[in-house]
Amino acid sequence: MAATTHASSMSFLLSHPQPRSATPTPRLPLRPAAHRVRCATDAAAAPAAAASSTKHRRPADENIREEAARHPAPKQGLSAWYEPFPPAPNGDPNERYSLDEIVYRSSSGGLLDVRHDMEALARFSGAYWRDLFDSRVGRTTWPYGSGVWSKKEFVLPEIDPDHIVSLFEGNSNLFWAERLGRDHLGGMNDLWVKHCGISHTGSFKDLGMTVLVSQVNRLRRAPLSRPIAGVGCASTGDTSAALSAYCAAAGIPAIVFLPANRISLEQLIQPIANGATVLSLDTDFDGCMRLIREVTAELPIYLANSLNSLRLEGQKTAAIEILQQFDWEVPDWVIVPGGNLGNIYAFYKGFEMCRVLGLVDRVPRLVCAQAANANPLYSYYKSGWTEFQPQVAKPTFASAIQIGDPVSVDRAVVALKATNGIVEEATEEELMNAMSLADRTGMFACPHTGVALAALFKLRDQRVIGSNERVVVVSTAHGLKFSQSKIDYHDSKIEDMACKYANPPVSVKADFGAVMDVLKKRLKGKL
Ligand SMILES: Cc1ncc(COP(=O)(O)O)c(C=O)c1O
Ligand SMILES: N[C@@H](CCOP(=O)(O)O)C(=O)O
Repeated sequence: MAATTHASSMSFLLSHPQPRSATPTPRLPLRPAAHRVRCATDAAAAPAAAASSTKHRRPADENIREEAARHPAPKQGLSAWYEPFPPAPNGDPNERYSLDEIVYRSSSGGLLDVRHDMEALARFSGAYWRDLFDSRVGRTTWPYGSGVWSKKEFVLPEIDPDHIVSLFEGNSNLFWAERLGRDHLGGMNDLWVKHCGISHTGSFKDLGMTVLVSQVNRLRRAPLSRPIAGVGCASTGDTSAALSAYCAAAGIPAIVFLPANRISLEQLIQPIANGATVLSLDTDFDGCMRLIREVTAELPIYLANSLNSLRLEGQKTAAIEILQQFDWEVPDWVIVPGGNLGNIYAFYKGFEMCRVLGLVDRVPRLVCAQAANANPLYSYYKSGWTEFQPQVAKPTFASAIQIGDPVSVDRAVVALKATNGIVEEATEEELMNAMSLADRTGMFACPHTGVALAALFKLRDQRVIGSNERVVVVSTAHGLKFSQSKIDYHDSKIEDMACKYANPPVSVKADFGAVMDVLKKRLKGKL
């Protein structure tokens, strides 16, 4: 198809944003057809173009980064910076920091948040952003093949694509939990599980880490050339896995502080395999967190925990992706397991940004689900948000959320208050049963997803959530990272737990008669 024919097509609009205002703006010159943002309508409308697509392939000796560099996106005047969170009532209203500064706390010691120039973003309509993001799904164009970077304008609008460190994360499955909803949750027909853990390192942390490590990469490279010796985090096992993988991909040293004997074997081997410096410390996660903060204040090691608000910019794209997967319809509820509490805020931020910019017209109600053994937010919520008490979190099968002093508690409160949200908790038995029941319906959930599912069971029992409401449960990690907990459960080895859905293997003699006996017993009434 000739380039001129495209001038009035959707792909032209997508490549060269049309401001919302009625004022005519000068048109930017068209790029060659193969290099414009391609969208589904191109392929459907132009089989001839599809047939000749090999003509547009990049030269054989060029990689996708180099191809992207040859065709820079048009400048849109978008920008982002750090601001205190929440804005301090008596603080400097002009306090803000460039994203190129190394700063994790405001001048008053509070949290920071990445703020976007919303006015600049709002020059484009909600429909424009929806179409642009939709046009990038399922492609390999650098860096938009990533579910995070396909929303680059909402994430780090100014970063050079060549500085991005991406493993094409995101674009995770939104799974229709048909049987679980219908058979076990009172006929729910619109229950979904967002499988954020079916990803590169097996948890949602990839979404934030691509952003953080990309920014570090930018800082380390010319012209900024900042002397960052490495990137460090405290972790319950998932942040460390993501940090190690992204740093390894970029050739940046990673340093991880892990609470000894409190993470799964699979999580422990991840940073080891990726070549990170792994410190196994005789303390809990909160102790590791205190230490990494002291160390990063002393050494040129960049802090990768979600205290660093850059991480949340990537994590918020999971919310945008959910809206996109529902063709921009808003679910009624989203249930998120909470530990250090950055993710619940990231979800809110993603939804709210889409509402403010007109991609959708409302936000869902959020539920933060905690393990009863590590429930500082739940206790705070139950106190009517009057008294926050950090605690020493007790061991839980949901080991990645064994956190007693969450750094993002204030962010979580903002997210929950703004969405008429709820905090629920789940005992060890409740979370393990919920996880195991979900597995019986075709999933292979992790215990943290079990916490979120247990919260859903409770809210359905209380009739807070109705059977026809559209609910998304966020699955935060891959179940394979937590197989020991499943082994213990199915072995009925857990003290004081009935392990209702245990399904141990049957040891049987390799003999036809013996095998038949077992099967007849098992399939009684069904043969
Ligand atoms: C698997 C898993 N689920 C949930 C969470 C909770 O996320 P957040 O710390 O952002 O609340 C974490 C980490 O804390 C995690 O690793
Ligand atoms: N579950 C996390 C705990 C740290 O959370 P972060 O989001 O602040 O990095 C982990 O896997 O380490």
